[in-house]
Amino acid sequence: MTQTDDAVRVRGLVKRYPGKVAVAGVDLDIHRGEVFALLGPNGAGKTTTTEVLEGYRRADEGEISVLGVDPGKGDRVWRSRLGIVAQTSRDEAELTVAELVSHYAGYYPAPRDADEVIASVGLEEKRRTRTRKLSGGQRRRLDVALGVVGNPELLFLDEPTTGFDPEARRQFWTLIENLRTEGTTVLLTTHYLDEAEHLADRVGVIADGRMIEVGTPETLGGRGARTARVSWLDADGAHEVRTDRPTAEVAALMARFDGEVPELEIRRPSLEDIYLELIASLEGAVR
Ligand SMILES: Nc1ncnc2c1ncn2[C@@H]1O[C@H](COP(=O)(O)OP(=O)(O)OP(=O)(O)O)[C@@H](O)[C@H]1O
Repeated sequence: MTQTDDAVRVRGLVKRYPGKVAVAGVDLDIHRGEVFALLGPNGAGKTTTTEVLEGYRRADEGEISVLGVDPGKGDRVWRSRLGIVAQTSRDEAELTVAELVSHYAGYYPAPRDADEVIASVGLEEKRRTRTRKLSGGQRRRLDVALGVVGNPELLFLDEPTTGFDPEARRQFWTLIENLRTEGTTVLLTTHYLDEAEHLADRVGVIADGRMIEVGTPETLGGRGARTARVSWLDADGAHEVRTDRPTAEVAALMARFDGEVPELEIRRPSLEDIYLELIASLEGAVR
């Protein structure tokens, strides 16, 4: 395989389960230092792809390099360079949060400070709590702490914020932004489009085991070129126009209303709008 600077390089990944092709020839490059979000409907093949990259499942076909190594042949040193937050939690119910994070730190050659990691996921007050007594969202925060305590070069996050309250999600975003600033590469799967939009340098949409499109959150599905919608209210009711020149439209409205325009809004399609359109167009094509 050719050497690349990319943290992940995948060509033609195929993974079959009995009676099911879960991943049907995926190509994927993740550059060093970027946050890449994998999006797609339930059952699209995101977790399977991630698990192959982690060395947890074997590919049936394809060329795969993760930090320069074929995951099927990764050794302990290679694994210590990865951080993994899987979809399901591990179960060490009798240890406290602090004990478990310190215990995990011990597996890695250059771990982060356990207390700092606990603080970064907002679990300081639960340091002495046994993990079986944590709420679902707190347990998920602990999973994230266990994934980052080893100071990984490449971090896999499979639906990391499921069950988080809004404040915890923001705190998690800050944690990921800080990791990114430090140069950590991140592969994130999520169903929260706002999360992908906020965190990801690039997103990939996977459906039915195939990579449908890869782009930045700003340009996916031609998003950058989409027209804006300007809406307002007057005595006749609500109005909306689609335009490529929303500033001119607003200027005209200001002149017409002689100042403040009632209920003025300018909207462009969100990443979620674009994503749903992409998925719907695929479903239309299958029918
Ligand atoms: N161990 C398994 N044995 C058989 N089929 C499996 C297994 N794991 C996953 N599959 C099937 O492979 C397909 C891809 O599953 P995968 O978990 O990779 O999807 P996903 O995109 O991560 O979905 P979700 O968003 O629901 O987590 C699905 O159709 C699923 O039913």
